[in-house]
Amino acid sequence: MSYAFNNDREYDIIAIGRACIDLNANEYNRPMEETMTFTKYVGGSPANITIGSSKLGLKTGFIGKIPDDQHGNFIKKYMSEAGIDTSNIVVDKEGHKVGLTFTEIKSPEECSILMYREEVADLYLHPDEVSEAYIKQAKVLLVSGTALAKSPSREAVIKAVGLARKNDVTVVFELDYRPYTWKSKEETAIYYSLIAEQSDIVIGTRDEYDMMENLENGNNQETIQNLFKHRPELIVIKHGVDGSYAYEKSGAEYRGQAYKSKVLKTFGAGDSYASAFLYALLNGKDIETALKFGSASAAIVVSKHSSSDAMPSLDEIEQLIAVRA
Ligand SMILES: Nc1ncnc2c1ncn2[C@@H]1O[C@H](COP(=O)(O)OP(=O)(O)OP(=O)(O)O)[C@@H](O)[C@H]1O
Ligand SMILES: O=C(O)C[C@@H](O)[C@H](O)C(=O)CO
Repeated sequence: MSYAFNNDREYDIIAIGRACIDLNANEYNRPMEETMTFTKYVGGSPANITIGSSKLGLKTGFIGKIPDDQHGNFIKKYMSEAGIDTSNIVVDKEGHKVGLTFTEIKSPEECSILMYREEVADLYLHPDEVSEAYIKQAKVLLVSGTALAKSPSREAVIKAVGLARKNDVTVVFELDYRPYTWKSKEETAIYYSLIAEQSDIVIGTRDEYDMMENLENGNNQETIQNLFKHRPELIVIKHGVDGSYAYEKSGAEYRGQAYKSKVLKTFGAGDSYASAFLYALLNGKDIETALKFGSASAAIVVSKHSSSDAMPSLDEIEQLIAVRA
């Protein structure tokens, strides 16, 4: 089955959350301590997803806060050149800095990220910087879980979700758990549940749903049983290389296989997956096809150096699906 959106809207997706900087190790198969050079990219999960969707041809916008410095200028320019509307990206005037993510590629299977997230501008987005006039122009409001980690960004997101609901904008919640800034697992579970229960579509890894449920080794059937008591109509649960599952409230279930790829690093998989999955849904494709789009896009990005610049074109995704069918 395909998913219905409010089609009389200017933007396909407006995302809210962080636009930051990734510094990706140039030297492969080395620990961070021995990594001497890095390449700079725009990063931050919701920014990456928006860049990916825009590259696939969706009309996108972004709500967020960037620092008033060269890094902020770089992010805004890159996103604008990627075709994203940046009119609702606010420039911080209180001296907050950009979020930095250093990546470590010890081996294709053993990658990690090191994030500097203290006093970052994105977490200082204020509720009064979130505009109803903007949100109501979207088919989809894409919410990143990390933006709930701290006030005032937390309240800005809660306001945005309320405005989306009021204006019949589909709310997509990407759990996007990062263990930085959150004070406790309890706190994460409270805010994740609050937003997940009000969202139409929820996307996350099995581990991220465990964070939401504040348990270990949770299972998909219990997760969907609980969430379907609330607003969600579609729940996507990702299991890394073991693929992903989509569940509809009607009871339908679908499995998406991961495509084998020449893996350079594993990060970026989730963001590329979300951008292509949403592209497919917004273009009226059925859920099985959307899962293939997500998996194909992820397989391409894990074979490349960045998480944003490496987002694939529609042709690349369709070719990979055709070859592996
Ligand atoms: N090594 C891999 N090779 C090919 N495809 C992969 C690989 N890892 C993940 N994928 C694809 O990407 C999807 C999302 O991966 P995963 O569950 O690791 O997301 P994530 O943890 O959100 O990613 P990220 O590391 O970017 O935060 C999977 O469902 C799968 O289709
Ligand atoms: O999400 C982040 O803030 C960092 C990303 O940009 C990074 O590339 C990554 O981890 C993607 O999964």
